Amino acid sequence: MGSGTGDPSEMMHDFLRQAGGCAVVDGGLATELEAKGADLNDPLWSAKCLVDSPHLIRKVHLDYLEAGANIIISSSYQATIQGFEAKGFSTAESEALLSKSVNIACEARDIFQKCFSDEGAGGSNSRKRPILVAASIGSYGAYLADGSEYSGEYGEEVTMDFLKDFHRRRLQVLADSGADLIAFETIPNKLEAQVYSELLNENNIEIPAWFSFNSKDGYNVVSGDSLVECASIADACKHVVAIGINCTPPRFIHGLILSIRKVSDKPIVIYPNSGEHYDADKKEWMVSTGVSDEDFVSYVSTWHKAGASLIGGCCRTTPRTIRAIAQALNLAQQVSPVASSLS
Ligand SMILES: C[S+](C)CC[C@H](N)C(=O)O
Ligand SMILES: N[C@@H](CCS)C(=O)O
Ligand SMILES: [Zn+2]
Repeated sequence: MGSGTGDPSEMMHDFLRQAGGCAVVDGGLATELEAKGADLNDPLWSAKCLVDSPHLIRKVHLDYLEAGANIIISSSYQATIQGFEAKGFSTAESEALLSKSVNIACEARDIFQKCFSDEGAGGSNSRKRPILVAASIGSYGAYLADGSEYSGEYGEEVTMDFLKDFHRRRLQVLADSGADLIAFETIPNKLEAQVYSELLNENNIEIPAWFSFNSKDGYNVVSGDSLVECASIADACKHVVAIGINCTPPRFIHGLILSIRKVSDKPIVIYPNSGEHYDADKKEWMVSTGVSDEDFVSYVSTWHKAGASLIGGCCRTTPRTIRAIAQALNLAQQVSPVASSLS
């Protein structure tokens, strides 16, 4: 799917139409890399695998495609030029590692389309399943590697200009990498949403983007800033083709979708985590504090009816979760062929 110079929102509407009204986003990447044996206890977190085990990243993308995903998100969530330079890479090498994250995802899509496109959870639909590669941009808090993307508290010295300088070149490299869209993920505060919006405008980024926030109370984003205000910033940015929530417990999602709908008609993207608790000090998930795959999937039709048209999972969700979501959406689409959020 090319970027083109047309109206960015057209691209997303066309894609959703081709997908049958609703699309499946992939599941947790970092946590699935860990499940496959990767040690992510490192400031680069999942981006460490770009350096030492790219084959694992490709395998996780392929597993999500086989499970029925229409959108796979690259391994650049915690890949930053600053983070790579701190490990001794040159600027050019760091930029190449960013592009590599998108190349691996594109490669996985090519392999899948050549070898497996008749299979997968989508049944006969999977033969013509449209697949997008989204280049992930995690927040400044993700780069800090201390769980700050779950607090959004950066301190007063972290100003708008500071954050713009932090993200500018990374955004440009990922926008030029061959990805279909940019996924700004786990956005913890209003300031960073404003920064992304201004960077998209100032740098005339040609591929579309989505803004996805996270919440720990079901009303506000994690910093305490109003979700409605954050979603309004995304709504006002012409480059943004979908607005949503990720890495947030499933029980909060329904109310958050309704809040976004109050201020935007753009497609809504939802990819909650498993609901388990993350201990940022120990860098560990508290297992068994979340919901089962079955419970997660029981929410899917409610989210779809409330207006979400892109649905997947974030941390600690797995290909099993995504397969079940694909099946649930397939059923929902048989009942209602055109998603209610497509206007
Ligand atoms: C979404 S949280 C689990 C991300 C983890 C964090 N950025 C880290 O580096 O450990
Ligand atoms: N796309 C990232 C988001 C982390 S919150 C991942 O799945 O690892
Ligand atoms: Zn997550």
